[in-house]
Amino acid sequence: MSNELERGLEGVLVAESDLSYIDGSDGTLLYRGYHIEDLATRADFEEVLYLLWHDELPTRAELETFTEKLTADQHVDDDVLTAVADMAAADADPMDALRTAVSLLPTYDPESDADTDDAAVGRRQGRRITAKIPTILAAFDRARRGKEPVEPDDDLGYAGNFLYMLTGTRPDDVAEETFDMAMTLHADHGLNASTFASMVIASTMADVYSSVIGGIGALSGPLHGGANEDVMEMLEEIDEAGADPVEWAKEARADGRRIPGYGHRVYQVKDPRANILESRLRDLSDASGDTTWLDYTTAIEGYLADEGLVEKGIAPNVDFYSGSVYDHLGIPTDMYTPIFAMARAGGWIAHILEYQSDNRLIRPRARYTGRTDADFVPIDER
Ligand SMILES: CC(=O)SCCNC(=O)CCNC(=O)[C@H](O)C(C)(C)COP(=O)(O)OP(=O)(O)OC[C@H]1O[C@@H](n2cnc3c(N)ncnc32)[C@H](O)[C@@H]1OP(=O)(O)O
Ligand SMILES: O=C([O-])CC(=O)C(=O)O
Repeated sequence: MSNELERGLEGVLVAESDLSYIDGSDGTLLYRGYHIEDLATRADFEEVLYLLWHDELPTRAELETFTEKLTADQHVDDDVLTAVADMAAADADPMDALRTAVSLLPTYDPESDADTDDAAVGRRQGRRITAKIPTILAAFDRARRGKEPVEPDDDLGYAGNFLYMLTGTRPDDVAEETFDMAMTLHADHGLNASTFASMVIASTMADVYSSVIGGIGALSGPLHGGANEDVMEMLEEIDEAGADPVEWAKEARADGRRIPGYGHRVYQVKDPRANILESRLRDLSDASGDTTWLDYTTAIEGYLADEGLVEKGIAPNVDFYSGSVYDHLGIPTDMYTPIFAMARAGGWIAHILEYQSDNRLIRPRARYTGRTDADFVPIDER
């Protein structure tokens, strides 16, 4: 047994996985062997979900059956929607509301009593969760704007349906395709903190619901999925103050503050997903004539590169450009992390099922540094 302490489990191998391959030194990301650039631009998110949950990309017939089931599962029980509206009325944080709503789902799951080692049930429950998250999130955002939920439209795909349920209007092709691409880019990323959290829970043979709820909790933190909102808040702060983005970045560095959307445990170069999102942001900015966020982010990126941050392996991650893209689609800032969860649920579920297929309880240990000679003193004598 090794006595080496690896803080943050950096570099520690804890599992084998066929799901995503990352080369952090050259910025390569593959899902089951396919390049992220191909999947993002040439496959729909439903194909990517299928790829993650089965071993291969679907044929057209397989995709049709899969999509029909996913779409049918998008409907959410009225009791859950009522709870979602109550949370919106109480001004709940959207990630809290999502976590709580997913906790309610097993009550209405026809297979909630099934054995947790039945992989077919786990797969169906994973599909139900993934299908219902967009419906829950859209209903939550509408409720806080005093609007009724919009029923999912069976003719729209996963990404298009979310935008439709959020706004009540069918999205145009650019918005639908952009959001679909963003979903694919966020779907999986090896043993990131939220995926690992859900695997730890799954390793006790708890059900898929409990595992996904743990993933949502872990994703919410500012060091992980929460960073996309922090990036947008940074851009808004710069804009509202009429500040120069380079001066802002200079000051942040001088104060020793971390730049949100920068740095990554695995990548030492710019995240390949940030490159794809940057290029989409460029297209959206050109089309709308509003280049504000593009100008700010590229100015900050240029300054930090000149400062040698990238040479130190601290480069833009996926969160640096995603928020600006979502803002162009009219999505409120506090929904960015929840929609990350919506995409990442696909990856959590794939890892949960993969790990449980050859399960061993995850239980590391800590080096004990406490005292060993405490004399017990009765409470009234302390
Ligand atoms: C989807 C995702 O989860 S992607 C990550 C999203 N999170 C963020 O964007 C938040 C900002 N980034 C960070 O806090 C970190 O880069 C993390 C949490 C992502 C990775 O952290 P770790 O791998 O543990 O790196 P660690 O925190 O040890 O930092 C290593 C060094 O890089 C520096 N560093 C890391 N990130 C940043 C940053 N965003 N800005 C400035 N410096 C940074 C640290 O200060 C540290 O420097 P030091 O060695 O001189 O003290
Ligand atoms: O992999 C990580 O550590 C963070 C993550 O989830 C991602 O980059 O998508």
